[in-house]
Amino acid sequence: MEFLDLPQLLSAAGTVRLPGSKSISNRVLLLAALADGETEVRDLLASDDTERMLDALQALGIGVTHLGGENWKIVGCGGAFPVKQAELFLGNAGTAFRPLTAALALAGGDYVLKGVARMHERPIGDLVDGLRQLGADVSYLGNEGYPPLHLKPATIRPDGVVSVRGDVSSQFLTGLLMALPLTGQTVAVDVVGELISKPYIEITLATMARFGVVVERDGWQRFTVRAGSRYVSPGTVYVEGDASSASYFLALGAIGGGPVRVEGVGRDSIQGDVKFAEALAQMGAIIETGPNWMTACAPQGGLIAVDLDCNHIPDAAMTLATAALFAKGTTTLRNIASWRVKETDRIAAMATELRKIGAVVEEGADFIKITPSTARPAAIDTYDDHRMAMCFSLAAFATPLRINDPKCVAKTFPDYFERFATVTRAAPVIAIDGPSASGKGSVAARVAAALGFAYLDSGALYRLTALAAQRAGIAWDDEAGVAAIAAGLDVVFTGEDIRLAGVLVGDAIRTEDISAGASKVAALPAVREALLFRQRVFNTLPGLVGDGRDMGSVIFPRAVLKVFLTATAEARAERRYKQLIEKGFSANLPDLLADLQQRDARDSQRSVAPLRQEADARLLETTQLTIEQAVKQVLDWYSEASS
Ligand SMILES: Nc1ncnc2c1ncn2[C@@H]1O[C@H](COP(=O)(O)OP(=O)(O)O)[C@@H](O)[C@H]1O
Ligand SMILES: Nc1ccn([C@@H]2O[C@H](COP(=O)(O)OP(=O)(O)O)[C@@H](O)[C@H]2O)c(=O)n1
Repeated sequence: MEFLDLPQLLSAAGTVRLPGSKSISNRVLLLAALADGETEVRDLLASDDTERMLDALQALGIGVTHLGGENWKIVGCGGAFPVKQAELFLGNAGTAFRPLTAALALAGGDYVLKGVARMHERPIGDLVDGLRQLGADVSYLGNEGYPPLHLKPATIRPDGVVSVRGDVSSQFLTGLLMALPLTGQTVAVDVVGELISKPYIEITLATMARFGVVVERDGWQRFTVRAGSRYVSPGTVYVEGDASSASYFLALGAIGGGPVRVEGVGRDSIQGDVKFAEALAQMGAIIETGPNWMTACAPQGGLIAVDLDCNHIPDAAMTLATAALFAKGTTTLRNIASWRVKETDRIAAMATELRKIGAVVEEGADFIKITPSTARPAAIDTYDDHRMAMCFSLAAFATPLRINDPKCVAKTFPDYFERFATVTRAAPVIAIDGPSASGKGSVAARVAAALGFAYLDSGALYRLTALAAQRAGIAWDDEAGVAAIAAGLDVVFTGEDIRLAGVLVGDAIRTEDISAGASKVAALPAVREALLFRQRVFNTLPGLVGDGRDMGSVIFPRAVLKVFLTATAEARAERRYKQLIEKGFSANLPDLLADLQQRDARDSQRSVAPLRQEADARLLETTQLTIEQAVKQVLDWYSEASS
């Protein structure tokens, strides 16, 4: 599985131009397709969900032209799709599946609508019931109440009143409303039960109005579309930035100092999720808004917990769940039952993953309560849910972490993590790589002490792996066996002490035998992979100095400073000799030199993470330098690099 390792974050500031709103994009595409005339759609979101919609429209015979960038031309069909028979695959795109179901059920053709397995677990019965009341012929191809669906031509009953449940997903009402002009009749929709996610209905009504259909409404209870309503292209439509996507960046500003500014949505937005900014303000964040921008800064003294009804911001509220990790007290998010029928059961997923990083979480049918506690690194599963991945990026302010399957963000925000990187600053790393006995450990430990940073002796992990394998009777060339040992290393570093399974092993891992073993197991790709995350979790505040062979190239490629520390083989052998004698070990200089040259060769020639000076690493040749001089040089370079 692919993953992305995030270091602990230090701060956030900057500006992000948001991608187009998913909700608006797919509504605009469908209405442009149903309208009379051509529509130029600008700033359309480029994502999986919109691709599914564009593909479906093309399959239905709609003229779809990419004009370059985020701009598209849609040639409307005036309410009659040219293709009367089709099988459509809509992935996990709820914003494509529901409205297309409604429109196609009333379109007089023969259509099959399918999605991914999760889509077939997301209820659609209430929408189908509503369509059947109009006379539509809709049948379930799998489980009753769920996709896939078969839609057949049917006679639509005139002048009806349709009842639809409003308390499961507002997308059913949205789908019905957008399709009603296709009946040519006056139809009223009565909402049964308390309508959830009302702001999404506002988006629907505003988008329909943009295409010339005004829905009469009686509060949130009854909506009427009059006979003769027809969609007409408004010419050019600009899609607003995505307000749900804005939530991550505003939260970054609120947690990481700020100011973080988002552009593309603001005070004048038609999206309900802009109200997320108010929720964040209740947590203490300093929010400013303009017509199409917003900024967030962290309050002095930090965020405070809130107890909030989130019905009006169901998607953006997920962002509050991870922001709660940084708020004093217990945050309660209520009235979020719809989370359970989204891309995944988001209440359960959120609770499970928050607990992994140490939070105390209580979940109920329609609420979640989060109390922060000491954070610990973990690998976060994302459940093929873009919002899980984006929400948990915030948790990196508490701890380094791994996001599994980060590309699931493509559903709504394909370059989320690139943008995230441009507005966040991570805990700094100084990477010191070089051959054996060049002085990496001595220099790295002193630099770390001078800066108050943590120190990672990555070689010790390979030495510990070699020792643990030897003790377990596993040969050093048994890749799978040694990798399993590496993955399960029970090691605790406390100051200078290193304990393996509770036993002090500081000296045991420094013997020449284990040195040779370390360099052998280090050549095995599966072993390096198993030790990757274990090293990256050292990337915490206030900073880290790591020494080894691949600190700058593989483990911490974004290190603020990369140093390649070396000395002649003779000087290094002599240093090692003195070191061993001082420790009371016996040693022989020619043997040491030969050993060291052999190890240099093995480390440099291996296929994975070979020992070499990377293009972006500074060379520090120490044959003629004292340790103090080498330390001073690294500190000077660091202050230069970080200023
Ligand atoms: N610039 C230097 N001049 C002289 N001796 C050094 C220098 N750097 C390190 N040493 C000594 O060399 C030995 C090996 O250094 P160490 O830090 O363990 O190297 P590495 O981590 O690269 O294997 C230690 O005894 C250390 O005190
Ligand atoms: N980042 C690292 C660190 C060590 N190693 C391997 O682990 C062995 C022991 O590392 P070390 O840093 O303790 O070795 P010395 O430089 O102290 O001799 C090296 O010979 C390398 O083969 C590695 O491959 N990658």
